[in-house]
Amino acid sequence: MPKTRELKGLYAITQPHPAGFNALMSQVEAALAGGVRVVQYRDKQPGEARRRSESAALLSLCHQHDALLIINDDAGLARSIGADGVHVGKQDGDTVSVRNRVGSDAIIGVSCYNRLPLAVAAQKAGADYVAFGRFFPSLTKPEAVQADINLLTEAKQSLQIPVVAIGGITPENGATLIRAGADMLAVINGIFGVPDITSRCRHFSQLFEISERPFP
Ligand SMILES: Cc1ncc(COP(=O)(O)OP(=O)(O)O)c(N)n1
Ligand SMILES: Cc1ncsc1CCOP(=O)(O)O
Ligand SMILES: [Mg+2]
Repeated sequence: MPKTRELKGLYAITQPHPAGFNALMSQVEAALAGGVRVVQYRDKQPGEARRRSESAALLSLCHQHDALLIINDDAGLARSIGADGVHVGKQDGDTVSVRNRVGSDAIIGVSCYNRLPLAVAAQKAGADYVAFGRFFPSLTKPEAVQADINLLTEAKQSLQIPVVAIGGITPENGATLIRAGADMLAVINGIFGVPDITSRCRHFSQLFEISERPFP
């Protein structure tokens, strides 16, 4: 099955764990047990060899759970470990160059902030999904530009590729984003900042099941 067919559901984005990488692996395992479908390795700290070994370990863990691993920012790292894909923003290179680096099978996700024209261009250039947000105040990236929820509905009407929502998402506000058109919810603090990660992810995952039920 093409990897892009799997781009739906809960998308967990990692952050470095203060207790070290083993603690992060345990957190990701708990998230996968709760139904996470896609994991993104997001680590902006220096250390090429460390980032390579950590992302390779996460790739193996994700595949044990039939989930995908996407690498943030770094197409070279994604390619070198054979990750499922890469996520790029406005500072991480244009989509065509990234495609040339990662090859035709890899997933490319592109940040489009609050701008639909960026998403239309990204789709045309070969992106496999686009991301909008932040939609709510974010503890992880408070400076991120704010997007209006209606943008998700407009995006679903204009695009053929999946649409991801990001920024301050919780189980309480996530359903609104899915109803507006989000195919995936990308979450950092709402997953990795809580004590019971598996329960939290189950709660998030149920939002997608509810939205798929036919209207009674
Ligand atoms: C799924 C997803 N959406 C958006 C982002 C943000 O990407 P970017 O704008 O490049 O910012 P950084 O994450 O690199 O700080 C993302 N990483 N993932
Ligand atoms: C990377 C990024 N880009 C826009 S908001 C954000 C952070 C999302 O993290 P959180 O789910 O903790 O708000
Ligand atoms: Mg980036």
